[in-house]
Amino acid sequence: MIAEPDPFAEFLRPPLNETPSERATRRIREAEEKRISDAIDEQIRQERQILQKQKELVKVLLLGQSESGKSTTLKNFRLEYARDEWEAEKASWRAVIQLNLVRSITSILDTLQAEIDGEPPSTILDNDEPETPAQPRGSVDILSEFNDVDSNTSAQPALSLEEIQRFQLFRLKLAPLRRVEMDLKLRLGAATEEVTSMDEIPETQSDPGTEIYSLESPDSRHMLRMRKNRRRRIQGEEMVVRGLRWREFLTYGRTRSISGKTRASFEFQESAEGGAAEILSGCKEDMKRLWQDGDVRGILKMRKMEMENNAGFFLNDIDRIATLSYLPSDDDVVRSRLRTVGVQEYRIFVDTTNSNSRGSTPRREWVLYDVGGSRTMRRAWIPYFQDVNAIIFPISGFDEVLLEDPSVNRLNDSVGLWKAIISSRLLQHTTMVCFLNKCDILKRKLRSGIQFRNFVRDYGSQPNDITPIAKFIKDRFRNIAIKYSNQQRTTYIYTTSVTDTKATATTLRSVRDSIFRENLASAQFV
Ligand SMILES: Nc1nc2c(ncn2[C@@H]2O[C@H](COP(=O)(O)OP(=O)(O)OP(=O)(O)O)[C@@H](O)[C@H]2O)c(=O)[nH]1
Ligand SMILES: [Mg+2]
Repeated sequence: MIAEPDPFAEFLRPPLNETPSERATRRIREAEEKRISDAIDEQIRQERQILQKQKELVKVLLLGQSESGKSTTLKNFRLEYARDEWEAEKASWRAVIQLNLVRSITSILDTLQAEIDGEPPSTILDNDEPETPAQPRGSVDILSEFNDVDSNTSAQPALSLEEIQRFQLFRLKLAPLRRVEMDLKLRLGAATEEVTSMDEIPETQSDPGTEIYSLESPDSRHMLRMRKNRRRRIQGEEMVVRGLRWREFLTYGRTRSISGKTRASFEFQESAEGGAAEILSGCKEDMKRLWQDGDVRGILKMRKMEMENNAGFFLNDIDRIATLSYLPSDDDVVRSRLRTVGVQEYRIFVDTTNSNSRGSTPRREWVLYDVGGSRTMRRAWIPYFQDVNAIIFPISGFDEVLLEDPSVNRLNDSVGLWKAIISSRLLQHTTMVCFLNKCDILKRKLRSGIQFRNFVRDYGSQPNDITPIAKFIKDRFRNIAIKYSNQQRTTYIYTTSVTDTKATATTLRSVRDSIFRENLASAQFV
């Protein structure tokens, strides 16, 4: 039986009287049409793939005030989930650690000079002073819980002639470290300078919490302006980062792919780093003598210079660091301090579950944004709120003030920020994780006799121990989350010391599981 011709095929059939030249033209036209059609198909396929990938990408923002531990948390993530990159970059942290050590030494020398000159200690926090009822300027004491500290001065015993001579000799012998400090700062750029109250650009009279809150206006023109400004601002900040060449330097350390003038400049700076190592090794014994000197310790104590609690504390590691062959350990990199300027993006691949016995686990790409936490940088955060799956928010320092505004207690500032972030409509579906961080320092301070109740009015007569204090702070942050969330959500709050990488690895696994659980359950991931 002869099959009926398909009407559609009939319709497409070339005319029977087609000439050879018409056939040739038709075939060229058909080939071109097919090429265009294939290109469109490929474009659609690629767009689908990108969309799929974006859906699968887990976006995590690290937010919080400066020095709360955001970058240190990020380092823990990279240590766990981007080991190769971490190893490749590790040696590049040597300059940062050298600078951290040198700065501790020069700040001790400056303190000694202040003592010799008879300058009164600038701020002394009295452990047992009654609380001050005054509301600190510019703070966000939404629940009126956290007080600022009182300050006063105490009489200083006069230095003996022998002490003055000994301290002057330290200054003389360790003078070459000033040059090292200058060279390393030049090399690493703006991130090596902490923002102080002198650098703060007054933006608004509002507090940091309402600043973020008000930027989240429902006015779409405002949002559009924000997005436009975002590009400008971020580009500007990236230029700062590029200006300081920190991340480029890490890349250079890894790939050596930078060419021309920049390469020459890095090579010059690498030799400067070698110079720093030589000077440090030459000053090693004097640095150790200075740090071990009982009178020096006495003056530091009297002036409440708690070196051990400071960021980038390496004074107990002089023997190891002040050598020509020094290479940083994982622990050194985690403990080092380099301020984040602008917003930095890192990509890692995270196992969706703990490794099984065969070691093969499916992985998901995460993008982590690490932001600068000082007050002038907080406006740059908002554009990153869009589509973010989780926020990790470290807090620290109940008895300390902001470097950029010494009238604001750090815990008070964190409360304001937390409230603003929790209330954000853009973040209403975001998984919230809060780290009560630097618990090691908190424990040390409580052991040294600092009274929590002197800083936190509501704490009353409860014991001055880590367990009830941690519970108290966690409850406060959890209650704020319940009170200010736009819809019901679970908030994850952990006590952490993120410089302890082993304990933090366990916490991060739990955080990972919560983020996967919450976001896999949401429509976005199914
Ligand atoms: N002892 C102790 N030190 C910590 C802890 N977490 C962070 N640090 C140290 O505190 C310093 C500041 O931490 P960062 O992670 O740089 O702070 P940040 O939040 O990124 O600060 P910005 O970049 O200025 O916003 C670093 O030297 C860290 O090593 C902790 O749990 N315990
Ligand atoms: Mg940082």
